[in-house]
Amino acid sequence: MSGIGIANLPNQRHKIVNQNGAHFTVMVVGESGLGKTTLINTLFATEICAPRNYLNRHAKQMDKTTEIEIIKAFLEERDFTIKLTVIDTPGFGDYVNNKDSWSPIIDFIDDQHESYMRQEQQPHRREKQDLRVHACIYFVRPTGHTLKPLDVEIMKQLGTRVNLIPVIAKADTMTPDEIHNCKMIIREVIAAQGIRVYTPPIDSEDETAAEHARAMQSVMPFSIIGSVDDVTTPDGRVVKGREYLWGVAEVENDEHCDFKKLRSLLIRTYMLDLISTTEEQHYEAYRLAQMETRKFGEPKVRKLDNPKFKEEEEQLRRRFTDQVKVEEARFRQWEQHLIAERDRLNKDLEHAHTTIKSLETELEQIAAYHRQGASINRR
Ligand SMILES: Nc1nc2c(ncn2[C@@H]2O[C@H](COP(=O)(O)OP(=O)(O)OP(=O)(O)O)[C@@H](O)[C@H]2O)c(=O)[nH]1
Repeated sequence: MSGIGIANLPNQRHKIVNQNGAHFTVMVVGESGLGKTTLINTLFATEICAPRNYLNRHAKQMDKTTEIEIIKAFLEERDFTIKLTVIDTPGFGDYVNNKDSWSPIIDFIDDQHESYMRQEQQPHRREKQDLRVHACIYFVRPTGHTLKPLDVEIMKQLGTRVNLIPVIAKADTMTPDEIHNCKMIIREVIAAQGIRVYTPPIDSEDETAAEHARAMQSVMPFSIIGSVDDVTTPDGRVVKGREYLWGVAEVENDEHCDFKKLRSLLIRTYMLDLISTTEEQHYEAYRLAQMETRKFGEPKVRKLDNPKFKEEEEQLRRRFTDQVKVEEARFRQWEQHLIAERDRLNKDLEHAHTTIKSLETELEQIAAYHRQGASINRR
């Protein structure tokens, strides 16, 4: 039999993806100022075709990203075209309540699964809008220290929902040894905390592919340098990179960072795997979880109806009532104190009044006495 069978699965997937005009969606997440937008621009500048009729821009503005932004482009690779969507998310880490700054990102991912599931339940489902995130690049600050609790928390949440790909941002700010140590530390934390990250599958049938997958796994988390600037190296090559007094940090140089490997993983070697694992694992997990908690076609539990939020709301209400009671008691005490003070002052006033009165009487008596004395003298 030709054309059917497990061995042809990758080719078949390739065909299905091609015929359906595949969508591939990448999301960038991480603390503010780590170079998420720059990485998107670098990917666009080094590989991705300029958008055709798409509404969106080629190069993103470098201002601080304050809301989730969706950038679209076409990616042409040999005989197939991919509609690429990149989702830039606001950096978090500079808010008082950091939880609020990243929950919209999680909600966005869930909402895309939800929207796709709802469309699948419709009678007409040929033209589905699909923004399910196939790869989520998570930026880690290049400190060389262990991951922050906030990173761990977010990565845990992301790892159960999407193919999570951690990267070390701004690799040009570290020496090769520091990068190596940083990778070891991150790998240890990921393992110890049970964070689910994407790992390229090892193909047992194809040794070259397996070797490639192992090589990819061994460099993860990828170290990244982002830049859209053309700079000249000391040996006269013009490259995308960042210029320093000591030389040039090159984006596409494997000795300097893993940008090329990341790009290859995303838009060459493992794109189909990222798409199919999203469909088969993450979307399926979402669908199953939702099917277990509600009837077919029933809308998603709104946040406010969600028992967890109800409980939070109830707690908040109780805290508010307690606070009001405390304030009221404080006010009553203060009122009592004021009344006592007023009474005391009134008494003082009365006392002063009586003293004045008696002094006045005394004065009048003295005056009368003097007048009497004067009239006797005149006589
Ligand atoms: N040294 C170095 N600087 C970088 C790199 N990538 C970006 N930057 C610089 O870091 C600053 C912030 O970059 P952005 O791309 O705006 O960062 P962001 O993560 O999108 O920031 P938010 O939108 O606030 O979340 C800019 O000045 C960039 O030029 C890098 O690889 N190395």
